[in-house]
Amino acid sequence: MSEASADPRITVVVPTYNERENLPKLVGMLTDLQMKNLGVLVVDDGSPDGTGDVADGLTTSAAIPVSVLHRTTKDGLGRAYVAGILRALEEGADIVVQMDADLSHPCEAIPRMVQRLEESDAAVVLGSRYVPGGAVAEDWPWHRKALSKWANLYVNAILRLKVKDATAGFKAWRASTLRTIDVASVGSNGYAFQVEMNYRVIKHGLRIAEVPIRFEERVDGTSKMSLAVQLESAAVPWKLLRSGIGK
Ligand SMILES: Nc1nc2c(ncn2[C@@H]2O[C@H](COP(=O)(O)OP(=O)(O)O[C@H]3O[C@H](CO)[C@@H](O)[C@H](O)[C@@H]3O)[C@@H](O)[C@H]2O)c(=O)[nH]1
Repeated sequence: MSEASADPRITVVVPTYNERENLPKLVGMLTDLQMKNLGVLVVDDGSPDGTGDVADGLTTSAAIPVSVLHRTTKDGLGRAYVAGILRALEEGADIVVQMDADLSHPCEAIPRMVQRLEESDAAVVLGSRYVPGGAVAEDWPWHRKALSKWANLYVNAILRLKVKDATAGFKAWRASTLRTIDVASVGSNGYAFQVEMNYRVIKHGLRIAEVPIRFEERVDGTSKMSLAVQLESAAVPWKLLRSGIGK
């Protein structure tokens, strides 16, 4: 089935590490969308809190198709996404949505994101906090707000992506885009993964669109943001400039 078809096959790829409270709620919200041909692929890195078992339970209890890719150790958000996206492509997805499990990303934006993908020439659609109409929850910690703003300025200054939310983790992809940018060879692991994916799109002469979303602070569980992740994010834009991607 091609992505131009009436009912594209949509796979929502959700990386999880210690998200046992959040995952069932997320799957419930995705179910409530009542979108045709929408399924969920959970990529769990052996979460010590048993998220993998919760995900397995959802494969039989949920009202929408749920499958699980179990990996043995915590290997970073980027590695989890690459593995999940490749699996989704192998299984015939026309559109791949990537989103966090922690309910930060509003499920109700997915129909708008998919519609934009279908009705425009955009190669990928970002759920964006920084376009008009977008927002960040008031209770998102001030240091995260500052870091996010700074990261956007930094990344755009170096890579000239010309997107308002360069580190966004909520995206709807055409399967064809993911093949064109060769997702299997994406090396960045932490949040820099988001930046490298955007950079590949731009360097292949493709277009990124943004639709406004409100980003919520998670209620359960904790962020996996670490100093190592931040250092990688600082280094990656310079590495990408030297990489020759898209040439
Ligand atoms: N499988 C797996 N999942 C992981 C790992 N690290 C994080 N995750 C999962 O990836 C999602 C995002 O991780 P968080 O740690 O909650 O991210 P965040 O700090 O809220 O950051 C979010 O916003 C950033 C921009 O502000 C984004 O850049 C980032 O990708 C993410 O969307 C969650 O579902 C989390 O369980 C890992 O090593 N392995």
